[in-house]
Amino acid sequence: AYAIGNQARVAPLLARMEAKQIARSIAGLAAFPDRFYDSAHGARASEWLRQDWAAISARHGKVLVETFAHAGYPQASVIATIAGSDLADEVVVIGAHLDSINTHALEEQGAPQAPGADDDASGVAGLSEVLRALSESKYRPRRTIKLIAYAAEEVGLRGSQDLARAFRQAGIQVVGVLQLDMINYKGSDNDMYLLRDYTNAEQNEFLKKLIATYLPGVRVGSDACGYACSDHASWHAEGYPASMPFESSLAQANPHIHSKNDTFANSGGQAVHALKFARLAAAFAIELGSSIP
Ligand SMILES: N[C@H](Cc1ccc(I)cc1)C(=O)NO
Ligand SMILES: [Zn+2]
Ligand SMILES: [Zn+2]
Repeated sequence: AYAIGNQARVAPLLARMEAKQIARSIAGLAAFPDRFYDSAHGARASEWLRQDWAAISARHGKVLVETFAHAGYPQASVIATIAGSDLADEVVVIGAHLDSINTHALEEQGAPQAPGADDDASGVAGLSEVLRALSESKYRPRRTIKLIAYAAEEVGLRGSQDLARAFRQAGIQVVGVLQLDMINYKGSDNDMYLLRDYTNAEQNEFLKKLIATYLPGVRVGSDACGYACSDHASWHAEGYPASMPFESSLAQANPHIHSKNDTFANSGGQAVHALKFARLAAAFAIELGSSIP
C-alpha cells in the first residue's frame, strides 16, 4: 500500500532544491548541437551526463553511476543507483530521456539545431537536482533507487524498452516508475497533468497525495496522450506501475519541441516550473523508497 510517513526527511530535502541548479543543467545539455541517439554529439552528451552525475553524487559515497550500452547506436543510457538497505531487492525508478530529435538541418555556425531544452533536458535536469539533494543529505533508502536518463526515446522509446525488458528478464522487482518528459513549459492553468493512459491509476492517486502533502498550491489535472508518448509506456508494457506528470494539457503542450526553437528562453528562461516536478520526483523516491512494506 502507498504510505506517506517520511515528512521529517522529505520536507527539509525539498526545501534545499533550487531552480537555478536545474537551469544550470538544462544549459549544459542544451549546448550540444543535438543529442540525437545516433550522432557523435548524442554519444558525447551521454558521457557528459555520466561525469556530471558522478561529480554531483561523489559526496554521498554510496551512489553508483554507470552507463547502459544499447545495440546498434552509440548513445548510452545513464543510471545512478542508490542501494537500499533491508529492502534492497525492490527498486524505485525515476527517469527522463537524454536524447533529442535531429533536425537534419544545416548547422548554422554551430548553433544548436536540436537543443531540446524542454524535451527533455528539463526532465534530465530535474533528475540531476534530485540526485544532488539525495547526495547532500546522504540519504539511505530501504529500497534501491535508480535515476535513469534514457537514450533513444525519440525514435520509439528504444532505450527504455531495452531497460524495461532487461529488468523484467532479470526478474527485478520494480515497485514504481516515474517519468519526467517535458516539465518546464507552463502552458496551462494547472501545474501538472497526470497522464491517464499507459500509467497505473493507483500510483497516480499516490502522486496526488504526495502533491497535496509536499507541494501545497500545486494544481493537478489529468490528460491522455492517446499513444505511447514517452518512456513510462515501456515500463507499463512490462507490467510495472508507471506514471508521468506532464507540464501542461495536451492541447497546450510546448509548440517549440522537435525544432531548434526548443530553447530554455522559449520555456520561460527559468526553471521554476521544472522545480515542482523535481520535488515531486524526490518525494516519490523517498516515500516509495522508505515506506513501510
Ligand atoms: N511525444 C512526446 C511529446 C509529448 C508528450 C506528452 C504529451 I500530453 C504531448 C507531447 C515526445 O516527443 N517525447 O519525446
Ligand atoms: Zn520529443
Ligand atoms: Zn520527450
